Amino acid sequence: MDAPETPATTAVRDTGTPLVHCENAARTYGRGTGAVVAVHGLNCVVPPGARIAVVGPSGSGKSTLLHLMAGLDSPTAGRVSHPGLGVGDAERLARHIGVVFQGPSLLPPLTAAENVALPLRIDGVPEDEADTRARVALARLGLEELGRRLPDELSAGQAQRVAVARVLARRPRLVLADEPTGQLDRETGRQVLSVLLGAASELSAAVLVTTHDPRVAREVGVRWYMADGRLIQPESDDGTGGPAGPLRRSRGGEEP
Ligand SMILES: Nc1ncnc2c1ncn2[C@@H]1O[C@H](COP(=O)(O)OP(=O)(O)OP(=O)(O)O)[C@@H](O)[C@H]1O
Repeated sequence: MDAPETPATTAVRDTGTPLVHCENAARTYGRGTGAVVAVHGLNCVVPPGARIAVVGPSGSGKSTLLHLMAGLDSPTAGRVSHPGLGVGDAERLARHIGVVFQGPSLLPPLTAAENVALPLRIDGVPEDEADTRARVALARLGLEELGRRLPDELSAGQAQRVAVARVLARRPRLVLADEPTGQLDRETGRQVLSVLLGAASELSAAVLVTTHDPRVAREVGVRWYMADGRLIQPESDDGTGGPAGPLRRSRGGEEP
């Protein structure tokens, strides 16, 4: 039996400690004959600085896994913990984990800069500092000229980059992106992914992206595969993977 963990009091000292640790984590929706097992007992870790693509067809459980990792949902069996973040409550967890969704979900009456600054203001960051951090985040995403525009004055790709800036302005240690390019054409999606990866790298933030697009997955880095709620990982020999699921796949293997 492992020693009990005390995430609420664990300082972020050991940079090798996983940001996310899934131990036999499962999620079943519904009950009885209508129950759907979206994710079967998964074991995996996300180390600091990792760049992981979770690839799989529609309905394979990618979003469910991402929501469990983000703390937006709870496993119905097993455990998901965040030992490397040193936090024990959802509010503080949200400051360390940024989530990018498929659509940008910007608030229509606020400018791009105000959208980016808003979560900082809610976090209690003083207005001047929040505005400066929003400007820096927008510049990091190549949007310095567009801060005063309203969301409906932005293209889909620009709006998604604002959504990425909004996440990165909080300086998360982990960015979880759920099909972040799913609503964009290929070239725009490639640009958004590229600036997301570049900006996260500048902040030394780990990135985990779900996608059904093998091209997006190759761009991200290490590939994990999901099928029918089960995770198929490469052998863990470089510190970017973790204990593998029931099936193993050699490194560098091509998509199924
Ligand atoms: N709220 C829910 N209630 C019932 N079943 C759900 C719910 N959310 C997801 N599911 C089911 O769980 C399974 C996994 O869904 P999930 O959205 O995690 O897959 P996905 O790989 O992200 O799919 P997509 O690529 O289409 O977003 C699917 O069978 C789905 O129908």
